[in-house]
Amino acid sequence: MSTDRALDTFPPSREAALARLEAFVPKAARDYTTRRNYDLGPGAHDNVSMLSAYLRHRVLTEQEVLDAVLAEHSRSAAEKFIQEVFWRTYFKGWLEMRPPVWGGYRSELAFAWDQVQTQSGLRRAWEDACTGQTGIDCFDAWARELVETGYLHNHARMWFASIWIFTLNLPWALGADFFLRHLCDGDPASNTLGWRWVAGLQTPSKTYQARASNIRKYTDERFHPKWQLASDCPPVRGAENPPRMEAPAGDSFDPSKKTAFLLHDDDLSPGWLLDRGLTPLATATLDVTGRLSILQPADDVGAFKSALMADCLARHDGRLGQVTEGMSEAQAIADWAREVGAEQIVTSYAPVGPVADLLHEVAGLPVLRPLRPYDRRAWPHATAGFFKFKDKIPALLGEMRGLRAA
Ligand SMILES: Cc1cc2nc3c(=O)[nH]c(=O)nc-3n(C[C@H](O)[C@H](O)[C@H](O)COP(=O)(O)OP(=O)(O)OC[C@H]3O[C@@H](n4cnc5c(N)ncnc54)[C@H](O)[C@@H]3O)c2cc1C
Repeated sequence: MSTDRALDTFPPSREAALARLEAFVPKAARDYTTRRNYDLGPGAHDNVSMLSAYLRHRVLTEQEVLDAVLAEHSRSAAEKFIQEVFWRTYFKGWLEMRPPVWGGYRSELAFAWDQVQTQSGLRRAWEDACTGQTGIDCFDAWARELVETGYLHNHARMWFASIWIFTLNLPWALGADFFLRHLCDGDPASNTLGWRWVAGLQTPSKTYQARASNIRKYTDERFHPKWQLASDCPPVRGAENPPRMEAPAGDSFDPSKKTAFLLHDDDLSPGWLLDRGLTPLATATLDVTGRLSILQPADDVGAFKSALMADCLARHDGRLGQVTEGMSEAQAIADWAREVGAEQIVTSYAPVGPVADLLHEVAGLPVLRPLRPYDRRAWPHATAGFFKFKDKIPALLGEMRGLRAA
């Protein structure tokens, strides 16, 4: 596996992200609406934006992407693309209000991993799926594309997950883990909930069936797995969705207090805090790659995240105080913050996932997590399904413009 291919797919810098956004904006309306569902294969994904790896790490923010698109197109012309961007926001908000679903996935994964280690048939089937040796051509090609490039088209993710669960009869959590270990955009909310949706856990009793004719059409006839796919896709059994909690409001911070700042890969655009008067005595960067999975994530994923972090530090050089890199333990973070003489730790709010898990373990000093206004406004609307959330998009876009004008 070559590290270069994923870094070629997603050059790890904000400059590259902005260039990709600029190149995509003219295609965000009619072209995207008519062509977005086609998976044309590795190196040919120019019918979609391929911005997810940057959005996921907030090298670009949703607001920046929406602003750029709306500067060139009307809301109705770019409606499909705008909705897709809001799917990310919706999934984050949904999980934020139901954090036990993340813990449930982790437990499910630990259980499935235990089974892989003790059942040789399952282990072989899991290895064949991860290495693209199942004999189902499309599936095998997607497994290889994912490992080699760190990316899969949305439709391929849906087909892949469906075949993994219903044709290969593999535990869904192992599939979600395979994605998280290899995707450059691997995201606790979009990935966990995407897999749960295919499995019939997210929208109870509604599963996603991969059909040979649909794959043939939307891969431009590159694949046609006739008679190879399960025709029966009964929902996977699992716990009911937990009751909904309040959406977080985020913390405020006192910029006059001595502050240690934590920079993490859920938000690599810290300018919004620096512009609010945050002047850190010192900054530590977090490295939670090891917490993504029970197994070792792909080298590409680690390399991509480190390079984005280095790019972020370079962009904010001179504004972060003395920088310590790569902290991954709560005790070390608390010790470091005390040593630099901080009265408080400030960090951009980390949504449910490995960074938030680590931050919850930090004790001894207050850890303040300001939440971006975009998230604070949107997340509370993720109360039910996306279709209800979607109705709020015009109002959210209006508020976004208001925020900009303020
Ligand atoms: C099983 C499964 C697992 C997934 N895992 C992830 C993941 O780990 N990380 C991740 O970022 N996305 C995930 N997705 C969502 C989606 O597939 C990717 O965001 C999208 O394919 C990224 O490619 P793009 O940037 O070219 O998308 P585009 O089609 O150009 O869409 C524009 C943006 O909208 C957002 N978006 C589009 N579709 C979705 C969606 N279904 N859910 C949430 N946001 C969306 C992304 O931010 C994307 O960059 C998953 C979907 C499925 C079905």
